[in-house]
Amino acid sequence: MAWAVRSLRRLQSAASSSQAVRLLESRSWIRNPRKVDVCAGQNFVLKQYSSETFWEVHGASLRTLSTTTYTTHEDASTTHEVSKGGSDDGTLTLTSKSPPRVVFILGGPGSGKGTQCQKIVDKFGFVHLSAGDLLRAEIQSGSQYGDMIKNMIKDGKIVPSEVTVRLLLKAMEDSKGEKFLIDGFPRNDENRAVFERMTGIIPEFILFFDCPEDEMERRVLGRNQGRVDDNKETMQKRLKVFIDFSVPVVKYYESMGKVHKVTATGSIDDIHTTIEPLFEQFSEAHSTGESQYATGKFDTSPTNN
Ligand SMILES: Nc1ncnc2c1ncn2[C@@H]1O[C@H](COP(=O)(O)OP(=O)(O)O)[C@@H](O)[C@H]1O
Ligand SMILES: O=c1ccn([C@@H]2O[C@H](COP(=O)(O)OP(=O)(O)O)[C@@H](O)[C@H]2O)c(=O)[nH]1
Repeated sequence: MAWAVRSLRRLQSAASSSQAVRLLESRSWIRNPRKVDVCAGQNFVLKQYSSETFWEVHGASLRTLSTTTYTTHEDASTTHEVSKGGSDDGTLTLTSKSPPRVVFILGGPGSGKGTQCQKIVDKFGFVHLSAGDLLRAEIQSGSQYGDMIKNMIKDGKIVPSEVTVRLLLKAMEDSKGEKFLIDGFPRNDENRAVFERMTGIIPEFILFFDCPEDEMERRVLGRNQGRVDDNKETMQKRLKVFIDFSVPVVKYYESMGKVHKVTATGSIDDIHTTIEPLFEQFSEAHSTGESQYATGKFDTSPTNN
């Protein structure tokens, strides 16, 4: 934790001298709140390198003076200028929520991802987020992206990453959950990279449902949920997209030793029995506070503005 102490000292000296601090790499989660004493009327600049981080700024009488967004390097960054109002000195506390834990559920169309997620949710209290369901809800909401998403789903194509990741992040925030099953995402390498860049989250592990194509097709064509993509023609396209783009994502995580491959052809209950121990282990590790999280760098330094 040496870096944290160093950062805090810098934050304090910045607060007392140049009246401003800059937060770097703030897309990473911070585990512990930082506190810094402030003098009345002091201004702070809190710089966020992603619009999707979960910063919270607390402090007696803190007022947001302005929020501006601009681009530095490839990242959108947001500056919040806050000032402590009133005449009393006080404490500025920077906190972030504790990082959520994420398990990606991957597998071809009809491999049983949603079915198994439901059983895990019932038993282990995860929040289940199906990327496909979120996209379908976005179409229903009358969003500006509705037609584009609908056409892409009908054609079995992968919706642009920014759209899907924003929906996932919003759902994560809205749910207030702490552990998530993200089902049917990431579907290609860009999905994976954008999610990591926007959240700083590395998944705990990946559950991959391995299912023969003819079985997946049989299940999808028998699913009967009125989906525009559950037909023979779109299914062929989805299978090709799965092999060309999604399987490489599984391989990527395999190279990191994060994939648990499950044969998806048994009965629903048998498959659940196979995967249950993974979530039992996860729950035990979680209760003792262990995590495979990669938290990124967090630093603070004085700024002249
Ligand atoms: N192990 C299984 N054996 C037979 N049918 C299954 C099995 N798992 C799921 N199904 C059925 O197959 C269809 C597709 O399952 P679903 O969970 O929606 O797949 P995915 O989310 O991977 O697209 C559903 O109708 C579901 O009831
Ligand atoms: O991250 C995602 C998830 C889904 N989709 C689109 O939504 C469709 C349906 O996905 P879903 O996961 O609901 O279906 P499944 O593959 O489980 O049958 C996909 O074919 C894609 O067109 C997407 O573009 N990005």
